[in-house]
Amino acid sequence: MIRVGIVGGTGYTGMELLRLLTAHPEVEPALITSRAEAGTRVDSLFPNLRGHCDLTFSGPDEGALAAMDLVFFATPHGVAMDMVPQLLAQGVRVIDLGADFRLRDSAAFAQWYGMAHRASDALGDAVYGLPETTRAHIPGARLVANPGCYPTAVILGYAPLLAAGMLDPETLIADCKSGVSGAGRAAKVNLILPEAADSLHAYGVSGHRHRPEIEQELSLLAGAPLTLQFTPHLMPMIRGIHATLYGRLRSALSDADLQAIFAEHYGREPFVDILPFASHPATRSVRGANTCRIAVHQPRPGQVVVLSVIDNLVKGAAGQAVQNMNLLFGFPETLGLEQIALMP
Ligand SMILES: NC(=O)C1=CN([C@@H]2O[C@H](COP(=O)(O)OP(=O)(O)OC[C@H]3O[C@@H](n4cnc5c(N)ncnc54)[C@H](OP(=O)(O)O)[C@@H]3O)[C@@H](O)[C@H]2O)C=CC1
Ligand SMILES: CC(=O)N[C@@H](CCC(=O)OP(=O)(O)O)C(=O)O
Repeated sequence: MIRVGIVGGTGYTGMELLRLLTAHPEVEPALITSRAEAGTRVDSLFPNLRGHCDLTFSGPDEGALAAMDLVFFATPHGVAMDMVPQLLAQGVRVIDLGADFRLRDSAAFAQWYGMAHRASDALGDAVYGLPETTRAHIPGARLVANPGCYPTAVILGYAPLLAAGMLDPETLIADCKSGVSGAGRAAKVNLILPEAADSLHAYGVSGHRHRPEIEQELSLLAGAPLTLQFTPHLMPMIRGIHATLYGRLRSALSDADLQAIFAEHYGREPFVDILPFASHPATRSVRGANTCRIAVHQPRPGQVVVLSVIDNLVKGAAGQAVQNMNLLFGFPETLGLEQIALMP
């Protein structure tokens, strides 16, 4: 049994993490923080946890966090970097669901996040925690950078063809849609019901902070630097990411061979489901599950379209963090993550 703490327990990813950890047989959620709700019982804010969780929110006290085996940060970027070096020095392992340790280059972090990196020495300790691409490095890590939600859907969709050297790296376009929970629980005018419920818009077309993260990881897979166009959209739904990924093949492949590349690449992966060729996965088929469902299309010879769907709060955040925790502590990778998606 390990004792874990969550910093940022009132946000959407923090509460999803607590829901998953409460049911995990090897974990005791021992500490959950909120500055605004310190002193409030967790189950009075989240009644779904009544009867399952006796915790009360407390302030993010570093001494109390240092007594944990593992601390998750489910906080906005810029928070974890001020506490992580101290925790690591005291032997606590850390999984950051935010973006502080995802970009390996502190100058790139400063450029995309608009703040200097205040713990750049710890960047060398960080392992990018997308198990399907970086699994070998995770068990020995002290600090795991949990990927962003869009990067999870995009990288998993492109990985098989890039790793096989089959895609022209200059032809990649990721057209993505996210539910509004992707923007967090804090009140924002553009997320209230009348603004978000009956509308659809793109954002960040000229540059979104997930683009350098995606490019960093895809370049590693391809073995050479690459760039892509990344266009996110806000969808009038609560959970889910749908990524439509375009690219051109370097050389001809039959539909069957294309499908076989995906099926073989992910054949043993418990959380990636390759659908029959030319399927159309829906976000609701993964809602509440730590699953990425992928379908491949070839509308014209050489033109590939990959469809990749995840739940942004599960495989895109909290579920992936539990998967990383399982790898860090030597638990079976699927432990506590057996949930089947909720439909409708
Ligand atoms: N929503 C999503 O789909 C995804 C989010 N992420 C990332 O995960 C992180 C959390 O996201 P999300 O749950 O949506 O965010 P929310 O805005 O919903 O929640 C943020 C949480 O952090 C706490 N917090 C804020 N500032 C501080 C601070 N300075 N010190 C300590 N705690 C603080 C808040 O509580 P309080 O202010 O009371 O302390 C709150 O509990 C972000 O970095 C986000 O980008 C990653 C993947 C997907
Ligand atoms: C719908 C929406 O607003 N989504 C967020 C991404 C959420 C996320 O994963 O952001 P982090 O990189 O900070 O973890 C956005 O586009 O900024």
